[in-house]
Amino acid sequence: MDAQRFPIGPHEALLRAEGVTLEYRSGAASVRATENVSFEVYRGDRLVLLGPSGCGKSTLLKAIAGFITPRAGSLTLDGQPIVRPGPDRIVVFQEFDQLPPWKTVKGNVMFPLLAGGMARAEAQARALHWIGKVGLSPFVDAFPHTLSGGMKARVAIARALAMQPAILLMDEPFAALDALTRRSMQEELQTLWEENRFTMLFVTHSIEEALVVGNRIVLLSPHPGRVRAELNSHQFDLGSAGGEAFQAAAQRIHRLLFDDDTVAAPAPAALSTKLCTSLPTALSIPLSTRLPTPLPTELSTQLSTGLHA
Ligand SMILES: Nc1ncnc2c1ncn2[C@@H]1O[C@H](COP(=O)(O)OP(=O)(O)OP(=O)(O)O)[C@@H](O)[C@H]1O
Repeated sequence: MDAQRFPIGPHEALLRAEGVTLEYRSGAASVRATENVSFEVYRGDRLVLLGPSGCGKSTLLKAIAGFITPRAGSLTLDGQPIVRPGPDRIVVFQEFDQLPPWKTVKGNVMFPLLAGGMARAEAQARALHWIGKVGLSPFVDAFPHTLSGGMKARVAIARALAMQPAILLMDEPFAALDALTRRSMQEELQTLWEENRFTMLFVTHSIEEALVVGNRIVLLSPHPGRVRAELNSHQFDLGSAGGEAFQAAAQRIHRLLFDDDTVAAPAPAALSTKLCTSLPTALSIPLSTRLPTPLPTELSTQLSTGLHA
């Protein structure tokens, strides 16, 4: 395998969540975090789980990472049930204090590689490669407390990508950063993905971030999280943020997430005409609708037209 680039395999789901219900139990009490959640992540995807606070996004990520067993349903990676944590699924959190403070940037990135049994010389070369990719070559010997929040985020991303996981799991990784740094991190992540085409599952409650970071978005309802819709968003990036189409898409997603009337009512006339006349019935946007993924180009174009409506 090419050590520096993530392979894009055949066009099949890498990660599959089917009817996943997740609960926390404490004695007789239980909290249902998600209910009957299904989605797929394809190789090279940038799938975003988007939903309000408490809808179970982080819990889903923990289950995919192998820390929580579903109460119902199944999670598979490459066709194999997920039963425990593994180096094929690496999580990047927003708390960058996850970087051991006594290790330098290089030490932090090398640490899991060495722990996994990689020879020191290879681990060092791999670490330096990814540290360079995130623009931190001048800081290889710096300690975390001397780095800004954005730089710590870059170290965490370098450390995760150096592991070459099958899927990178990102739990609101930029949420603690100021707006400008967050924007530049989104841009850098986009560039890294363009160069390396890794597979990513990204959790956020920011609609704008979801549109910028993802090529597809799974919308989750408020607690307990259920899939409300799946949207294709590959046409948006930071360049389109703030534009008319972007704003219209953001408003539409907001309505899909929060407006109960939208759930009950048919989609707006213009949208439903466009979608229902030109797309299969399953693509009309009244909720709980799941779009086939990834969308054929023809359909995604029409969906984006619908989103803009
Ligand atoms: N360790 C826990 N024990 C019991 N309940 C929990 C635990 N962790 C989370 N929950 C509950 O599970 C539900 C989903 O929480 P989760 O953190 O997954 O949501 P989230 O969508 O990631 O929220 P946020 O965007 O605020 O991080 C919430 O109702 C939360 O209170």
